[in-house]
Amino acid sequence: SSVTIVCREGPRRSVYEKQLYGPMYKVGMGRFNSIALNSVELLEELLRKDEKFPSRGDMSLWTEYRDLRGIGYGPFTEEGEKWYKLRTVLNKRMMHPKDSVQYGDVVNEVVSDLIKRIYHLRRISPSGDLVTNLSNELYRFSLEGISSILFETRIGCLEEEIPVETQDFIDSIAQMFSYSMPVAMLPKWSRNILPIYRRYIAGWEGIFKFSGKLIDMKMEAIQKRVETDQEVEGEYLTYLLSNTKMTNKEVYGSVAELLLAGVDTTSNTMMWAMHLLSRDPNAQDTLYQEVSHCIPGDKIPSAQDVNRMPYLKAVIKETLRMYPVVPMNARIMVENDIIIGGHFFTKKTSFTMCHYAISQDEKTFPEPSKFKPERWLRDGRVRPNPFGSIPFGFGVRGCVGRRIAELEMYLALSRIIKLFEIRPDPSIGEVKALNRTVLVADRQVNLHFMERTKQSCTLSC
Ligand code: HEM
Repeated sequence: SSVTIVCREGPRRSVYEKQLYGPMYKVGMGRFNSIALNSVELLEELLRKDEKFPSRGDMSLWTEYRDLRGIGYGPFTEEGEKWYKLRTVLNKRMMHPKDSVQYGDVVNEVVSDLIKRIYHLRRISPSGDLVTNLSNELYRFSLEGISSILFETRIGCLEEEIPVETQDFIDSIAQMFSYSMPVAMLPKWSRNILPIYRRYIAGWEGIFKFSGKLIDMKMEAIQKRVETDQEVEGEYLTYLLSNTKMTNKEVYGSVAELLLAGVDTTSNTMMWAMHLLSRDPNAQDTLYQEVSHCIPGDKIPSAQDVNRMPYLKAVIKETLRMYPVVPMNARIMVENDIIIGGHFFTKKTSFTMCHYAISQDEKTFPEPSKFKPERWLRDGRVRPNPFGSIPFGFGVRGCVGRRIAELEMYLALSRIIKLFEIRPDPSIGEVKALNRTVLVADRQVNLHFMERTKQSCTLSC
């Protein structure tokens, strides 16, 4: 058979695997076995056969803690009919492009703080224009952005001194993620002996303590307004708490998962976009021209303005093609046996989708290692196969935060490019991608932010 057994590692590995084994092969790590699908055709075939309630597979690592504490499941951990009902509620005010418009002002406030912070960091750098460890700064930006939407309150990630409770929360997220891998690998009997499991659980405790407190505060505020017959208005959390039948327990579960999914993904994509732009002055200038043409003077771009900036959108699309921040994803057929690529697979078979390798395929994307945002412009050219790059996943189980993530990235990037010309820091050498569930840089990325002199745009306005 064409099915071969191999082990998996970093993102480029899947490119070599395809050369060695073809587009379909078996991958394995311990008791986790899966069928890797590594061509756009097989990917499309699988996703077109998505079940009514698609599943990515075993989430027991996350559900165990929720069961232990009686916390509800969120969009990541819930399955089947219950998951579907939950998504129906969560999708509202999130999934439609026009939904994201209502978060424009909230996001812009956070972008303003990011820009202040960039000015501050440049000022204190030896050259007067360098921002070091960009990923860390963008992490703070993304956490502040998603928190301000979900909790409807600012948590101070972009302040010079991060508030103690917020810092504990940031540390708890890091702790939960860093201990989740060893916890998944080690046998259950070791949990009482080794400190690893305790630390993993402590991470979750910190996450839910912080988010629970903010949710409770919002609940109290809503209650007060209801008691005094005042209208209850707000953004996402108010909607969940007051316009849906969700219990507080369910809201705790969902908000924490939305938050965890929305931080590293958005921040790393922004980091890769800025890294790519810094190395491509022509693309950066095209973007600058577009932004200055659409956003004259000191005007702050709004969510609606973004629709007049196709190149900005293309920059993010191309970034996510070259660095799909979720480089691999999975599906498990829960209900039925399935035939893929002419092979028969029984139900419960796990499939790994090799997005990174697929979006580097030169048949779909000529010159795949070149940063070419123009491939995505709708100016009459033939558009690539839509399954060639699907960074937000597919179908009903696709990313719920896509519109918010895009809004955050568009609003931040357009303003940054308008103010600064970004240039690489040659001293860091060649930046490579590492697969840590999300694609991260293999080193600290620094960039020079050269303040632009006020000049008129050369585009015919
Ligand atoms: C650049 C940013 C982002 C990228 C590339 C991204 C990508 C993805 C991908 C590939 C999936 C899996 C989809 C599938 O299996 O078909 C996913 C799921 C998910 N994402 Fe995102 N994401 C991003 C930002 C966000 C944000 C900001 C949020 C929160 C508001 C979020 C919340 C979620 C949730 C909750 C799921 C699970 C959905 C479910 O299982 O029903 N993501 N995302």
